[in-house]
Amino acid sequence: MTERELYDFLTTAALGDILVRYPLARDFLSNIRVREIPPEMRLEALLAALDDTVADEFGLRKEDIPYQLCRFLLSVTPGQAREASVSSLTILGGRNKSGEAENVTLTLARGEVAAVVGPTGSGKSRLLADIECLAQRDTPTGRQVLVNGQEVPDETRFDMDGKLVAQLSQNMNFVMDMSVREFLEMHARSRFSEDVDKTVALCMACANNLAGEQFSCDTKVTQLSGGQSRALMIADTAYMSVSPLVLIDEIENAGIDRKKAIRVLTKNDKIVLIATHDPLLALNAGKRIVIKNGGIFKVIETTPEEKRVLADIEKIDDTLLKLRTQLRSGARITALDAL
Ligand SMILES: Nc1ncnc2c1ncn2[C@@H]1O[C@H](COP(=O)(O)OP(=O)(O)OP(=O)(O)O)[C@@H](O)[C@H]1O
Repeated sequence: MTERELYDFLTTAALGDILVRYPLARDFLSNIRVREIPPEMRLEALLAALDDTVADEFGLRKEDIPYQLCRFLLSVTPGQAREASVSSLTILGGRNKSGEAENVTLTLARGEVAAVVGPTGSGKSRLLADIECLAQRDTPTGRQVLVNGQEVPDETRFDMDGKLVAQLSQNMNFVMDMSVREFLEMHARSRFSEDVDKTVALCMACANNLAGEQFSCDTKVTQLSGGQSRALMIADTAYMSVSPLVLIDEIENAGIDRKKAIRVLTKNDKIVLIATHDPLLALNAGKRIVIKNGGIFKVIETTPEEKRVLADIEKIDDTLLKLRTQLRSGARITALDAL
């Protein structure tokens, strides 16, 4: 639907029909304190009854509200189209902490996973932050990030809806006191999922598969443990986010199954960057970006030999996992080969 067609629909249809096609219109209206939405009424009549001071409070003119609603609804729908339009991400080097040039041009294609490695404080999170804000030589590193080999216009950089980049950071703080089901349903609806119940069920199954301790749909999001909320956000990103770029800062402390998490996050052909100190995650990636003194020092492709080493690391990791499970359940440890 074009902007004109949507505007015409919003200004002529009954509110009940608008809400069926665009459930997020209710969120927009409740933001300007409209709680009662009679289904037979038209938008114009609803707004006529709105107290003038409310429109003033939000810096809106009443007559502009249908247009603002139209812009809002359009801004939350084009994500799908944008997702399909991203085929590569390019990082053009800036300078390290000493001001020396990075001399690097790194391109990642869809479906690629890159690990960002380096000592503590070297600048791994800074690189992810540069990508998150699609830096245009305007951050402390002077890096530039291109999408499909092109500069990114400001309206894409600062567009909060249908964002290009999804970031999973170390702290997942939920501010709203809603149940896991309500949280997932809200996301599924805002992404115009065709089958909300199915999407919610998929996310739940995925989150519980990743989390150590199972949780139900009725659990309040504020009551989830750190690992459970991380698992929920990973499932949400994997199944609902339209962002084609996923940035993950230190998944290792999350108490979840890291191998499975990477598998679900990469299944949709996204570009994934993971800042990590974990050998298992670093060697799982196809490339690793080595950061030193704030700059990209090297980009290394993972070799078949390293993949063979990875198989040994996975065995060690499995042993550690079993050991952890036994210790958690209060067991005594006698010998490693008994695990
Ligand atoms: N090229 C740069 N120029 C200037 N400052 C930088 C540069 N790179 C990183 N920094 C700064 O250095 C500090 C440490 O960087 P950052 O937090 O990214 O490290 P890190 O590798 O993620 O550390 P950790 O492993 O402890 O999480 C930050 O304040 C960051 O902004």
